[in-house]
Amino acid sequence: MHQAPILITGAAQRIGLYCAKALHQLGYAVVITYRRHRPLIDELQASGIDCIQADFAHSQGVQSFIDTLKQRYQSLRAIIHNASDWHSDQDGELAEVFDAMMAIHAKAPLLLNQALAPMLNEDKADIVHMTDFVAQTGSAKHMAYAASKAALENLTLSLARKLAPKVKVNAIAPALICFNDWDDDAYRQKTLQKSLLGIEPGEQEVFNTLDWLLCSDYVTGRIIHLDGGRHLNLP
Ligand SMILES: NC(=O)C1=CN([C@@H]2O[C@H](COP(=O)(O)OP(=O)(O)OC[C@H]3O[C@@H](n4cnc5c(N)ncnc54)[C@H](OP(=O)(O)O)[C@@H]3O)[C@@H](O)[C@H]2O)C=CC1
Ligand SMILES: Nc1nc2c(c(=O)[nH]1)N=C([C@H](O)[C@@H](O)CO)CN2
Repeated sequence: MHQAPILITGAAQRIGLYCAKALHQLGYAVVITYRRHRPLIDELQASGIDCIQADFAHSQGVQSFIDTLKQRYQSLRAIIHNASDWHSDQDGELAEVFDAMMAIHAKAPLLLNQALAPMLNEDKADIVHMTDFVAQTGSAKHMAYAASKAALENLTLSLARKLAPKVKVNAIAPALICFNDWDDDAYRQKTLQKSLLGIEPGEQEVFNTLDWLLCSDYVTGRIIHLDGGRHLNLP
């Protein structure tokens, strides 16, 4: 009898990859999606983490992934919506940036949840949305991104109501977790100063919260903020 896997979208790097490996290490069956193939994918597949190529930018790509997943599995333990593109409003025509942000952060999670929720038929079942601190505050330079993460936060509330008591639905809303390689020192210093704790916590911070949510019997419809007290670091 195959163990129902945990699905993590966009988990071929950084936070998603850390969580996929850590959950697999704990003994969970894990399925990840990746958009761009790299040698790591072959290593992950060989280690027992099932890797499925998927681009969620358009509905056809979402449906293609759903069809592939349903051919391979009958049930799921959890769905972690991690896949994300972090575009500023200047990264092209604003209308196109808006459509792209809403597609990956709101429309794809909604369509995936609608299609895959019936597979969440284990005693414990979870959906976790990766949102963002700026969903609550807005962002002058990432308006479309922030709005799309706010939409995902609202979907968390709706799905928690719709899928209870079978499925818990929660969100993790990080501020800085891990910098990107291209972030320069000036950006890093400015960003670190935005929180009270002033650190770059790293991917483990998200995994600890994810593990806690998966083990919980009584948390649903909640947005768990991981932000070093940034909400109190007022001018
Ligand atoms: N890192 C941080 O400090 C913070 C992260 N977050 C959130 O946490 C989550 C993880 O962050 P992080 O690890 O930095 O994420 P990344 O920016 O590293 O992106 C994760 C993955 O998303 C995949 N992806 C992007 N667009 C698509 C698409 N159209 N279809 C399918 N997959 C796609 C990429 O796949 P590929 O590489 O294969 O193209 C990428 O590997 C995200 O939701 C992010 O918004 C929130 C606040 C802070
Ligand atoms: N998909 C992504 N979303 C976000 C990222 C990222 O690297 N990929 N990074 C951030 C920043 O860390 C921000 O929280 C602090 O500058 C936000 N979202």
